[in-house]
Amino acid sequence: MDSRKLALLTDFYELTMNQIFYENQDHNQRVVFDMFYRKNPFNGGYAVFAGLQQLIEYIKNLNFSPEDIEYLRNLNVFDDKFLNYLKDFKFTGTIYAVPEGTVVFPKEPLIRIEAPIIQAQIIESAILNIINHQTLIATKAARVKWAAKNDTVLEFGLRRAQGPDASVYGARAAIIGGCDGTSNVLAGKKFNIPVKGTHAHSMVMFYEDELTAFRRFAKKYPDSCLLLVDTYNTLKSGVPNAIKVFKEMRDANIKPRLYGIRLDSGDLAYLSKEARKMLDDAGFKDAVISASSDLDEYLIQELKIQGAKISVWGVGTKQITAKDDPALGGVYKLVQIQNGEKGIPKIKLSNNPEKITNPGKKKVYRIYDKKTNKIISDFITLDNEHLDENSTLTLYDETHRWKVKTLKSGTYKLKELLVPIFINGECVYKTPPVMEIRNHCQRELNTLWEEYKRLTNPEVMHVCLSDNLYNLKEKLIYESMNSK
Ligand SMILES: Nc1ncnc2c1ncn2[C@@H]1O[C@H](COP(=O)(O)OP(=O)(O)OP(=O)(O)O)[C@@H](O)[C@H]1O
Ligand SMILES: O=P(O)(O)OC[C@H]1O[C@H](OP(=O)(O)OP(=O)(O)O)[C@H](O)[C@@H]1O
Ligand SMILES: O=C(O)c1cccnc1
Repeated sequence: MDSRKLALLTDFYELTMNQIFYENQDHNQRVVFDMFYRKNPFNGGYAVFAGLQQLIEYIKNLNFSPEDIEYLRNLNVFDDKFLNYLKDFKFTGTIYAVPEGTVVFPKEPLIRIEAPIIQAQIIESAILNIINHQTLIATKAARVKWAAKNDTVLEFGLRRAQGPDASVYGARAAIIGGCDGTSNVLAGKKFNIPVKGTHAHSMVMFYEDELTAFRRFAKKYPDSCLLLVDTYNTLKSGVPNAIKVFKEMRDANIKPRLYGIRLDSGDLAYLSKEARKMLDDAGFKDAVISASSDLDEYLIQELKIQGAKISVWGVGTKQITAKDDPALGGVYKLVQIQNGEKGIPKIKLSNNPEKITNPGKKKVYRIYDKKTNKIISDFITLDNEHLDENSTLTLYDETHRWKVKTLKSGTYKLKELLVPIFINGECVYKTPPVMEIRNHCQRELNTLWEEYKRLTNPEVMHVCLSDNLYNLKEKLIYESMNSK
């Protein structure tokens, strides 16, 4: 449990708005917000939702310390009444969210918050910070693992992540997305995830020669012995010296569990093929060839096409920083104001139709083909609607209403995506261990056809609106355009 106090991890405007809500006695007005994103990262066909556990910890610890209050007082913006109110602040609302590791798509609510406006507003910035980061890295890792197929992928990004938090939570997200282990020891301890590694060039350079360094490493770590062979000359000294050490181990009857080499520069396809031949000829057919050096999903796919003989991939900078698409654009939008039992749905208009929000308190159904267990579509309804697998379901494309798909009863299965996390301030959700979330993610990815997972121009998953939601949206757009 992370007990960091992050109450001030909020944008200043959340507090200035909240002071107004408080002063006008509006602060207890219940509202509903949705968190969602509009475009899949990396031009991909999906995202992997991650970060919920850190969001839960943030909400549980959400209170202002006396020092926080003093700091705010010294800004000379907040009055005593509001600051006194903040002293006893805690979250009493209800949150529904998608479980971590779930495959998700643009525009569907991933988190639904129902709370007094003052609470719902203050948590916006932290929710987006936490979820945008981890969801982005988990998605990147899922793509990398997809490209690597059945190979092992190790997360090596610590030294290039944007600071300690991004490295630790990034490693967590990378494991959720499919990485098999991380070099980040703090992440290993915090989340009980496998820590793995080889050795650096410095060790080879430190000893009088490469062979001595390899011998020392092999002697100490015979169970996991990947020797870095590119410090001087990969094929002329690195691989021959590694083979020499493996022969010495064989002669001494030492049977390593995992042994082999790591390539870290040069033409990884060519070098891996040559090294494979040399290892095989020396009788080390089960020696592993691992590689690192600016890898990402595209290069791994490319190296496989080139016939590279690599089965363990160390992936650092490009994954931990999501280098080709460094921010997920998740947003947090007000969708309803409660008026007693009745909800007043709210919509945000925009000249850009993509940015018009889906109004009202909603839920999301995932529709699976009963035979294949693959996702057919996601379906957003108003909260008071109920779908039934035993009736015919008609799916309309939101922008092209003529694109219709009819699902006969009995041919599809339904699952609600949003599950309760907090009910009236009480946490009702127990996060599974990270390795279980990773398994869940693998099962989730299996519910997607390959067409949605390919790296370029993937199929677009349909996220449909129920008729009631569609009609409400049209009505509100029409009313807003005519009144403002
Ligand atoms: N067969 C290949 N096909 C495509 N790209 C490759 C192949 N082999 C290596 N690369 C990539 O080419 C780039 C250059 O590799 P190279 O090892 O020559 O330089 P480097 O990594 O900067 O070297 P160093 O780590 O010693 O500084 C790296 O991004 C590497 O991942
Ligand atoms: O390339 P990445 O995907 O970020 O993987 C991590 C890199 O970190 C290490 O070397 P470092 O980058 O410190 O030095 P090097 O580039 O000289 O090998 C390692 O040898 C990898 O090359
Ligand atoms: O263990 C490794 O091989 C490793 C760890 C961090 C970065 N590069 C490589």
